[in-house]
Amino acid sequence: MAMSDEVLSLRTLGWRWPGATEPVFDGVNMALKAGEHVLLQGESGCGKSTLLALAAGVRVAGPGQVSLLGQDWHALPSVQRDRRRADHIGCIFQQFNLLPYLSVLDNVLLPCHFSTVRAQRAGASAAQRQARAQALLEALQLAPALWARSAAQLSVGQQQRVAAARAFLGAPELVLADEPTSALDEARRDQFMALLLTVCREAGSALLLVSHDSRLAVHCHRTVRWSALQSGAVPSLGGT
Ligand SMILES: Nc1ncnc2c1ncn2[C@@H]1O[C@H](COP(=O)(O)OP(=O)(O)OP(=O)(O)O)[C@@H](O)[C@H]1O
Repeated sequence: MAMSDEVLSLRTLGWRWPGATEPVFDGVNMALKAGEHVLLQGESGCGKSTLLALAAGVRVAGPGQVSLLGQDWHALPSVQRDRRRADHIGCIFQQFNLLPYLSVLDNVLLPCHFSTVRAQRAGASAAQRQARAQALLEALQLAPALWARSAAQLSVGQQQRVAAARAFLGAPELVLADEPTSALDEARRDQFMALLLTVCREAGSALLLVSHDSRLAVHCHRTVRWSALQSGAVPSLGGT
């Protein structure tokens, strides 16, 4: 894989919590190509959310290297990390992190307030950006009657759709998703994943999806099991 194709690269990455005697993980090697959809599957507590925080540059201490679009997070001061994350990464986390007092539409538009890169990609004018946000909500099948409601008034499944629309607004190169279907039953899980992957393909984003649920594998290009991460034999992702 050419370096220029890599959106995310983890090299000999490790993490140990302060005060802990053992690392959560060590020697992790992994890479994501542009537009790739990858499921990282592992049991609860193995370290998936911690790895996502390192991938996003939210945590930067520890051995190894994490590069986003060829730039090592470790080399950047915190303000630049925040800007780079806003420009290039969309996040769908378990708690969705919606602002409860903002409307659905304003929640989706948040990336445009934090990143001029995302704003420009979403549309040249405020009206175009709003139309793009609405198109994403429609694609994720969130009814227009809900768009003016505050996020706090939505069901969990509806909040998931808002979080997904927000993650893909402005077509970030990488979207990180942490157990995005954990609150859904089987039918809703598959429907949500199908919609998620549709907007992901349209945005051209690479997707790193972490979950304990191996049934999500059918929705992704490749699955990597947590146990394969530290083998040292997979400088790029080896499908399992
Ligand atoms: N803030 C923290 N301080 C100390 N240890 C932590 C902290 N957060 C998580 N851990 C520990 O780090 C390990 C990995 O946690 P992490 O949340 O990354 O796992 P996970 O695979 O995402 O789990 P789950 O699938 O249940 O969300 C666990 O043993 C957890 O107890």
